[in-house]
Amino acid sequence: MLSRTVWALCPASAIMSTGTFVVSQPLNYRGGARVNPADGSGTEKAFEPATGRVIATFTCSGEKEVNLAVEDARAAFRTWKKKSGMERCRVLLEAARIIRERKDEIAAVETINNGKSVFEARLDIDTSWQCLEYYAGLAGSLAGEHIQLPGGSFGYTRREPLGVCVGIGAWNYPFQIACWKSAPALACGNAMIFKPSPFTPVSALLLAEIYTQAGVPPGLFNVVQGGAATGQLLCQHQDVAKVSFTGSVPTGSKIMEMSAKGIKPVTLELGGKSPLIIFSDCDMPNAVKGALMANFLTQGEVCCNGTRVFVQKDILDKFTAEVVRQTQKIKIGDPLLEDTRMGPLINGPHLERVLEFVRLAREQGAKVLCGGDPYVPEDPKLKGGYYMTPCVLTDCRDDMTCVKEEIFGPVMSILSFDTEAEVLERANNTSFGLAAGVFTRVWQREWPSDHRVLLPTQDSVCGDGGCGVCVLTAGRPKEEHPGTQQHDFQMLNVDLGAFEKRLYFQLSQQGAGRQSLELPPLSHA
Ligand SMILES: NC(=O)C1=CN([C@@H]2O[C@H](COP(=O)(O)OP(=O)(O)OC[C@H]3O[C@@H](n4cnc5c(N)ncnc54)[C@H](O)[C@@H]3O)[C@@H](O)[C@H]2O)C=CC1
Repeated sequence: MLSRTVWALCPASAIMSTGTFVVSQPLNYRGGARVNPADGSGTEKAFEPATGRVIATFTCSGEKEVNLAVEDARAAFRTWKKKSGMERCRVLLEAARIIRERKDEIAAVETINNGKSVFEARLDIDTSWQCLEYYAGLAGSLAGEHIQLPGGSFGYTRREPLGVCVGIGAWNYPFQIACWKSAPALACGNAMIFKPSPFTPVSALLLAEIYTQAGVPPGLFNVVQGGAATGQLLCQHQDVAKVSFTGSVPTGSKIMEMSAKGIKPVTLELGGKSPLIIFSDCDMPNAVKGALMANFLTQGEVCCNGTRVFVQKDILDKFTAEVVRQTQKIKIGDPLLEDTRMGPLINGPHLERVLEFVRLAREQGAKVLCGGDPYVPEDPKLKGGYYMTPCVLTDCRDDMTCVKEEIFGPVMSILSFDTEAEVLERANNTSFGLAAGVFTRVWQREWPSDHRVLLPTQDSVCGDGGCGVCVLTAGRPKEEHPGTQQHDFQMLNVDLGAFEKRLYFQLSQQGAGRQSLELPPLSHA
C-alpha cells in the first residue's frame, strides 16, 4: 500500500486512480501499531468493486488474536478512564482535525474499497469528523447527580465507562461507522475493539492510525479483521462489556442472543424498508430530487433509504415521468471520477441478489420503467466491476417482495395512494421501523391524532441509539425555518432512547439533532 507519508505529500486524486491500489501492510491494529494476527481462522479477500480486482488478502483473527486485542484494550482502558472529560475532548478534537485534513485521501480509499462515488465518500468523511467533534464536545460535560438525603447526608451518582466495547461494522459506510461507534465510546472513557466487514477492511486502519497520532493511548482503539467467526469470539468474550453492531437483521438477532448470555448491553443498527410519502401539494422538483437521493445514494446500499415511494394519485404520472427521466441520466462509472454519481455495488453476489429482486418484481406484476440490468462501462479497466443501472419500478403493490424486503441496491418501488389516512396506515405496515420521509408544503399539516404515526409503531429494529428515527422533510419555505442553510432536504433525528446511567450510546450517534444536507442532484438532468 502507498505509505501514509506519500499520501500526505500529494493530493489523493493525484496518486490514486482506479485499478492501482493494493494493500500490503497488515490490516490488524493492536497496541498502537499495525500487526499480523497472532493466529487465524482462514483468509478473506477484499475487492475493488469498480474493477473486481483483489486489493487485499488477509487472515481472519482467531481466538488468540482476539484475546490479545482485548488484553491490550483493557490495559489502555485503565489509563483512559482516569482522564478528565476535557482531556479526552482534546484528543478527539485533534483526531477530528486530522481526519478533516486528510479527508480527500480517506475518501479515495473508501471509494476504492466500497465503490461509492468519491463525491459521496467525501460527505461521509465530513460526517465522520463532525461526529468526533460532537462527542468531544460532550465529553467534558458528562456528570452525575447529587441527591440530598435527610439529616444533612447526601448521595451521588457517577457516570462510569463500561470498559472494553466491541464495534462491529457493515460495509456500506466503513469509515463513518467506525467513527460513529468509537467516538461516543472513547468520549465516555471506554476502549474499543472494532471489527470491520470483511468486504471493507481498509479504512478502519486509517482511523486507528489517526487516533494514535492524536494521542489516544496504544491499545485503546484496536482493529481485528474477520467475518462471523471472529465477530462471535468478540461478542462472547467475557471481558467485553458492550457490543455495538451495524448490519443485517438476522445477524443483529444473533448478536443480541450471544450478548444476552454475558448480560452485555447491545446497540443495534439494522435494516430498513422506509416509506417516502409524496403528497400532491409537494414542491415537485424537490420531491423528485429527494426520491432519487433516498434510493440511489451509495448505489442504494443505505439502511434508511426511502425505497417505498408512495405518490398521491393526482401527481403520479408527472412525478414518475420526471423520476425516470432523471434516473436515466445518473452517471454510472469509475467512482473516483469527479462527475460519477453511481459506482459499482459492493460485490458480485450482492449484484446478483439485487438483480434477482428486479426479476422477481417483474414476475409479480411490477413494471420496470428503467434500469435493473447489469451495466458494463466503456472503460476497459472497469469491465470486471459490479455495476447495474438504477431501476424504477411502478405498478407495485404492498404485498410484493420488492416492497416488503430490503433490497439494498438501486431499486425504487413506486406505489400510489389516495388519502392521507390510507398512506399512513400502509407506510407503517412494515416490520422495519427505521426511517420515514414526507414531501409536502403543508408543514403545519394536521396529522391525524399524533404525527408519530409516521415513526415506528413497534420496537424499532434500528435499536435504541443508532439512527433514532429520521424524518426526512423537504419543500418547507425557507423563512419558516431560518436556522437551516437551505430547505431542500432536511434530516430531523429524533432520539427515542431513554437515557440510562451506564450506557454510553444513548445520545443520537448522528450528532446534532438536526442536519441540513446540501447535495447537488444525483442526476445530471
Ligand atoms: N441501521 C443502519 O444504520 C445500517 C444498517 N445496515 C444493514 O446492514 C446490512 C448490510 O450489511 P452486511 O455487512 O451485509 O450485514 P451482516 O449482518 O452480514 O454483517 C455485518 C457485520 O457483522 C459481522 N457478522 C456476521 N455474522 C456475525 C456473527 N454471527 N457474529 C458476529 N458478527 C457477525 C460481519 O462480519 C460484518 O462485520 C443491510 O441489511 C443494512 O440494512 C447497514 C448499514 C447501516
